Amino acid sequence: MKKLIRNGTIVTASETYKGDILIDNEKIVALGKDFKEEDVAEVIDASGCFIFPGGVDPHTHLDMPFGGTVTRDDFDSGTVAAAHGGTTTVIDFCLSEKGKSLNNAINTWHEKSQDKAVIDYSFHLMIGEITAEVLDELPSVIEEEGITSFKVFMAYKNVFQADDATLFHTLIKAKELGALVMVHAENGDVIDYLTKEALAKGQTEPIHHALTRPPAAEGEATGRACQLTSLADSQLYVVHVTCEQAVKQIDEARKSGADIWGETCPQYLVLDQEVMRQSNFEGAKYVWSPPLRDKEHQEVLWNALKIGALQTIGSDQCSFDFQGQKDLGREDFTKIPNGGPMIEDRMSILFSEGVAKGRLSLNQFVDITSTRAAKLFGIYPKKGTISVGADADLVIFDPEVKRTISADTHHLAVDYNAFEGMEVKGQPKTVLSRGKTIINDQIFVGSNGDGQFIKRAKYGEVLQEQTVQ
Ligand SMILES: NC(=O)NCCC(=O)O
Ligand SMILES: [Zn+2]
Ligand SMILES: [Zn+2]
Repeated sequence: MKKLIRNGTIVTASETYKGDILIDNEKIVALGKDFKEEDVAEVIDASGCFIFPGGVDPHTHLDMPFGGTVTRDDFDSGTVAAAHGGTTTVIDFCLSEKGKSLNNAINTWHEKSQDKAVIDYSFHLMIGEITAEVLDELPSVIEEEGITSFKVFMAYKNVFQADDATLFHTLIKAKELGALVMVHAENGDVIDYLTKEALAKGQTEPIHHALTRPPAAEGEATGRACQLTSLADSQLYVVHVTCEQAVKQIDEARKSGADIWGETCPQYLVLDQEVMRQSNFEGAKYVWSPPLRDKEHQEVLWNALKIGALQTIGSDQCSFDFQGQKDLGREDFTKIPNGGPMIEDRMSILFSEGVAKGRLSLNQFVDITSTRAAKLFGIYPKKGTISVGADADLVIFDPEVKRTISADTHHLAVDYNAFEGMEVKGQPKTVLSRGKTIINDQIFVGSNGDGQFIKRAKYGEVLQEQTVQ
């Protein structure tokens, strides 16, 4: 069945132009003008709107057990909310367990996602230890499962934290096999020390989560991960970068020729640590790791996106209800489940605060929210661009609509929104996933199970040309 999107302004990471998009079933089959309407079953009018490639969110935690509970949003509500926000692909973190096979973890994640996801998805695989069994399994993870990125945590001592030997060995194997290593870069041992010290002094409120995870602990771990990457002659992607200290380490390593990439998240661009001091335990809504920073780091992050020192924006979606889940840490901030709900507002915030306020160009917006992640994680040009042969994952975005973000109107299951009350300009109006309309005039019309698992290309098989200015 053919569809035609007419009268929109098509925006990719490299071009902005008026044009029409012809879709046949799941694919874009032509771009241009003057297509005959009688040949198509449906015409969508995009007058006054931008047409972006569907967003690629490279950092989500859906249906993830963590902190003694499980994230409130799963592959159903999480992907529905993502679609409303203009994201048509998510790459979720598949957690492995020490002593259990990697295959077991991957199967668990397939079970969580396959009948629920409304948009396409893939997984990164967590590596917590390197054993003979893990080494045995890694080639098939890449070749058969198409999972070509590994995640190593340098924090969460006694939970997910891996030691430097594990990180180094993972970097070496990744280079050999064609995978990209991702790190959560905070010094978990230092944080453990500072946390125990705070609790011993009776400092139990949410703000102490931030105060015991200082920027220097992120800067140190980021620098260490960069050095180990250079030593292994490997490739690295640093997730959720929050502060000047970490940006500096990534920037310097890149300038010295290292193959290193950095992601930040919307929350670090627009919220600061002060919100964690709110009374009545409200600060717990903002407990995630790394923590929110002082305001001055925000402009550093915006500038890093602008000049290409950071290249992507992930949501780090990892939601826990305020009532009943964040509550677990009322008496002790270390028991507050870490994470927040960001999947739906990732692109709106970047457009409104980035493009509409003149910090980023339209093409940079597309590169940062979609194209770059598609390239780094081996799904480009199927995803991440508007070109003939690409999947028809498209966002018809009205740049003039103004709305106020609220838990009353969001599409997540979680009971609060971290950006509550924030005014944003611009909103996805209609969203297509592989040619099928899943959001129609802001109404969800997709179906659970329509999202497909994507096997990804190896790292290095997709050309990584320079960032967009
Ligand atoms: N970010 C966070 O607090 N929760 C999700 C897990 C992680 O990314 O560290
Ligand atoms: Zn993390
Ligand atoms: Zn995360």
